[in-house]
Amino acid sequence: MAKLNLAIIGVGLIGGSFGLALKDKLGEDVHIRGLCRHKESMDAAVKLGAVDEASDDVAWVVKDADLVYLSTPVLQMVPMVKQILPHLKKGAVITDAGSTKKFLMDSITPLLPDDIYYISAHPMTGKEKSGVSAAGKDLFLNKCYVIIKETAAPPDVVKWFEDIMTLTGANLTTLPVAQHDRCASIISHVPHVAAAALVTLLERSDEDMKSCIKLAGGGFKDTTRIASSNADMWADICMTNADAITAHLREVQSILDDVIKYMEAKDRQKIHDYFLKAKKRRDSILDTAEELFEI
Ligand SMILES: NC(=O)C1=CN([C@@H]2O[C@H](COP(=O)(O)OP(=O)(O)OC[C@H]3O[C@@H](n4cnc5c(N)ncnc54)[C@H](O)[C@@H]3O)[C@@H](O)[C@H]2O)C=CC1
Ligand SMILES: O=C(O)C(=O)Cc1ccc(O)cc1
Repeated sequence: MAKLNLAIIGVGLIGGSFGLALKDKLGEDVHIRGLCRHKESMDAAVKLGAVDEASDDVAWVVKDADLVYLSTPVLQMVPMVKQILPHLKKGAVITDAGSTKKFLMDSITPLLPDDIYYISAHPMTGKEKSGVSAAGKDLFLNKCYVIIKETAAPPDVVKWFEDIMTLTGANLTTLPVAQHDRCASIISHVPHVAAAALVTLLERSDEDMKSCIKLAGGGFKDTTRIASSNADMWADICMTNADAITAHLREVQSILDDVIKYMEAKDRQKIHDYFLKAKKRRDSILDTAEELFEI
């Protein structure tokens, strides 16, 4: 592979981890410029080795880039594409790590000239911490990285892109954009909304919060870890995949309504079946895909 010029727009957890992973594999064969808004973030990104150089000058960061990696919150991405387009060289590829895909694809595709390619993708890995200080070169290792089927990029460009993404150690997979958003809603977006609801219950109930927290065992910690995630990022995800997320939340609401009814009717068998069915399903998922639960 010829020397790669990479531009990372938003050098936080995901952008920083992508930079670290590529630097680790390619060394001097990759040159990475990062766009950061503040001097402290520029210094941190360079010091941690996530980028070779950092700046707040959009044109300078992207002008030589073969690949532009967008890793800001989702709603910042479309304005960012508008800003970078006039400065990109012919043949440059834009990708994004955003957690929702159809909104981005529908918004970005019509903006592009014929000689700039967009390949939409989503790393299914991360954590509740944000910022470059939480980044690591192994974040993508053995994790799923979805590449969205719909792209106007020619096959040789897609192959070049996939070769680069493979360097992260991720398992590449493809999905149509609409299916991606529905699946991501079930497996990631709704669990984040639900985790926040469990924490909100602590505030809403009349009980003394401190007395409740004293009792917290592993269960509360396990089910609410992701409620510590970045609010900015999750607000954007909910704004850009609202149809799927609201439909699935209504489904959760109806599941919970059923459980409430079983309890009000003192129907122990139905309650038992509810837990048993869920246990069997989760155990069988664990048996077939244990590594998927190691985020
Ligand atoms: N955190 C996670 O677990 C995952 C996040 N994603 C997606 O990746 C993207 C990035 O998420 P994280 O890295 O977790 O967030 P982060 O908060 O760690 O990093 C985002 C970075 O973008 C910068 N930024 C924001 N707006 C900017 C702008 N207008 N110009 C320049 N820089 C800007 C922020 O200062 C920050 O450094 C989001 O779109 C998110 O949906 C995807 C998979 C997992
Ligand atoms: O922290 C966790 O367990 C996550 O679920 C991380 C995550 C957050 C957002 C994504 O789009 C993908 C993965």
